[in-house]
Amino acid sequence: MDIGITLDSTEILRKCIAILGIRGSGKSNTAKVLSEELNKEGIPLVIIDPDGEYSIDADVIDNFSLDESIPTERVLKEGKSVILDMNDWSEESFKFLLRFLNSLWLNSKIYKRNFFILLEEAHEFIQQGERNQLSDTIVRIALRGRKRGIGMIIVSQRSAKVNKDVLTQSEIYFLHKVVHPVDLKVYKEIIPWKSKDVENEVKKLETGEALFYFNGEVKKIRIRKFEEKINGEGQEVLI
Ligand SMILES: Nc1ncnc2c1ncn2[C@@H]1O[C@H](COP(=O)(O)OP(=O)(O)OP(=O)(O)O)[C@@H](O)[C@H]1O
Repeated sequence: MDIGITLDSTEILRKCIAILGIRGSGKSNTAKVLSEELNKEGIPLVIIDPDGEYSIDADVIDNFSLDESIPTERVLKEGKSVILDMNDWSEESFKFLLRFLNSLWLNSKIYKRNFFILLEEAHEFIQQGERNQLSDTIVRIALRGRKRGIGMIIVSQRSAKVNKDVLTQSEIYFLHKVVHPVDLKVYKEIIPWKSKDVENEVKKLETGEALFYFNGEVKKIRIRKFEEKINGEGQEVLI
């Protein structure tokens, strides 16, 4: 797949991928390009989208009284991507998310289809030092999903606030620009470079650029720009 650099999708399946950076550094663009390419290769995604901003080809859930077995089957049986539009951050949307993730977890054992769960604003769901039923479920899937075909893509502007276990277990990182010392500290723990070099390189990153860390190698890359589709083209709302 081509995201600005060439990636072999078979190498990233079932892995945990972290996309980090400040507001406007290009994280969502990276996540969208990656999702679009995975989708094209027939690898479905479950996108948890707090801002309703993903315009990739997928079924959309915005009705939280929906039976969770419907989107579960769409993903695991039919290989279709699903976007959960958390737009209003309502209690119902969180309850639905928990039911849906549990259903995906249980059924992934049966279907064993490779798919990804993409978590935008991950620090809101799996905050370091805070636990609840939903965060426990997400952390379990991130840490133990591999055997069931599940990969996780976590996107966050608050690197230091994301659950450390998940972050350190990630195997692939897209590290966009950060400026705050606590976030830089996280980058320094991830990248096997001298602290000063990390700081200098990260400072220079422009929108859309990232340090890509995979298989022990760090590369500065530029991700291509995602072409937004107009008005829900290719999307169908699940009822
Ligand atoms: N690789 C890129 N090439 C060209 N433009 C880009 C690229 N990445 C991002 N941009 C542009 O920069 C702006 C910010 O990008 P994006 O929304 O992805 O940032 P972000 O880090 O996710 O910010 P936020 O946290 O506010 O969502 C957008 O207008 C986007 O189109």
